[in-house]
Amino acid sequence: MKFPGRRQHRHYFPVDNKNPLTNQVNPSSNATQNYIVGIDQVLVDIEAKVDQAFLDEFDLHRGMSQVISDEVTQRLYQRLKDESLINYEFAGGTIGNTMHNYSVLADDRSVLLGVMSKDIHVGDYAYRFISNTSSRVDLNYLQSVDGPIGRCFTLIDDTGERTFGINAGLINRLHPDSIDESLIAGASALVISSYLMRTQPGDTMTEAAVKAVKCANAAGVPVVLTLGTRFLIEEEPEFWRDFVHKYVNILTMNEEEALAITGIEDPLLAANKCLDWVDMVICTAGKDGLYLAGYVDEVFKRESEYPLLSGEIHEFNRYEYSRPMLLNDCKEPMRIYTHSAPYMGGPESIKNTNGAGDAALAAILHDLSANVYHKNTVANSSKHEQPALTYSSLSQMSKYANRASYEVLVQHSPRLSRGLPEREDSLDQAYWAQ
Ligand SMILES: Nc1ncnc2c1ncn2[C@@H]1O[C@H](COP(=O)(O)OP(=O)(O)OP(=O)(O)O)[C@@H](O)[C@H]1O
Ligand SMILES: Nc1nc2c(ncn2[C@@H]2O[C@H](CO)[C@@H](O)[C@H]2O)c(=O)[nH]1
Repeated sequence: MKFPGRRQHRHYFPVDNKNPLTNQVNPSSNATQNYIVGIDQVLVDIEAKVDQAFLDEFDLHRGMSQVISDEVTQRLYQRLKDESLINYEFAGGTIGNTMHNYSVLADDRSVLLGVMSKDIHVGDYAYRFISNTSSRVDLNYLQSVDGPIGRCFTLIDDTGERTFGINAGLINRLHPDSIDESLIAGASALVISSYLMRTQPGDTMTEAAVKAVKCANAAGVPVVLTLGTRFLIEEEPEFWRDFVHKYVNILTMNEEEALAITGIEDPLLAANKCLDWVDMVICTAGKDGLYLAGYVDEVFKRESEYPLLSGEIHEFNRYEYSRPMLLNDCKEPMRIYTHSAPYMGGPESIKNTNGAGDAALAAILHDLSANVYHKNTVANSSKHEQPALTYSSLSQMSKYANRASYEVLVQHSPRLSRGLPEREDSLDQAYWAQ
């Protein structure tokens, strides 16, 4: 995928060319670096293949992310060890994965906020988290705590469904004082998940997250919320609808979470409903690919050259070539939608779907930050006559997001180990041109 930012060797425009008079790289290019910030519960994933009887034995509900006690954790871990069921132990956390994947795709800085153990020993979980995270993810703002980070037992059954058991450690002790307001205010986006609201008495994570969100809202920094797991939303759909309406600009979810928050089964209609509350919606739908929905001002709409599709909304992709905007920036807002099937129809064999949604979000964040980068660097470009949220059209982004998800499906870990291949940098490649 090819657009401005650090990732490209060849740019659309020569922002890093030397000034012929001074023989120096344009100094403003250093001053305009941008970053995104994510808040997460710092977790290491412990992945194992198990069957339903195993889940029943530990009273784990299939497909759910649930918090487990220290006692259950100990028994569970011992069983996995005794039977050599563990495939890998690797850094995880839904936003941790997203920040890592963003930094890999964009080859650029993201900042992760959360906690980290004060004492770290080679080989322990804290060590593993740090060593499995891209060096482009800035961990300097993590708050140190006197105790362990969390563990996420990622239990995969024969159908590929994953069930999470969370041993929380001190992951929810991020304190509001550890939220640096100027860091948030200077970001291109703030990314959070609904998991941050699943806390115990004495935890401060929710307060810290809400402080960051309010700060981002006040500074005009887009707030991106990923819904995490449907069960959390089903418990309090009204609370989540209010929260999303009040604070969130970009909502990310899969079709199950979309059903939980809207009560609507069809992902396109559910995404449309969410536009009543937010500016842009990303709804992944497993083997059915991905839907994006947003707003554009009538004067900036662009008609698709692809065949028009009709689902529950007639010819819904008609304006999918438009770049999405904040509703408030539209004089005459109109709703735009797109759908993309999985890249290459999906891989022949899926190793693991864990984190496929996180990767899709990382790709869209890359596009969003590329827009900020371009605006900072070439402010008077005609491209920015439209105050758009992203660099690319809805249609283009959905393809990029699916492409990034594909990469996660063909590997075990939810974290990308490298950027997408150079040869795909051309937008003329068959897939992108379809
Ligand atoms: N069975 C599949 N076949 C082909 N592509 C798939 C399949 N499952 C997922 N994908 C791809 O991955 C993307 C995201 O998948 P999915 O909807 O499962 O995300 P998710 O449930 O949010 O995942 P997670 O919460 O683990 O990050 C889809 O948009 C699609 O491109
Ligand atoms: N932050 C956070 N991440 C989770 C939770 N449950 C599962 N995940 C992560 O979700 C990722 C896949 O989307 C995995 O890598 C898990 O680590 C949770 O309760 N909180």
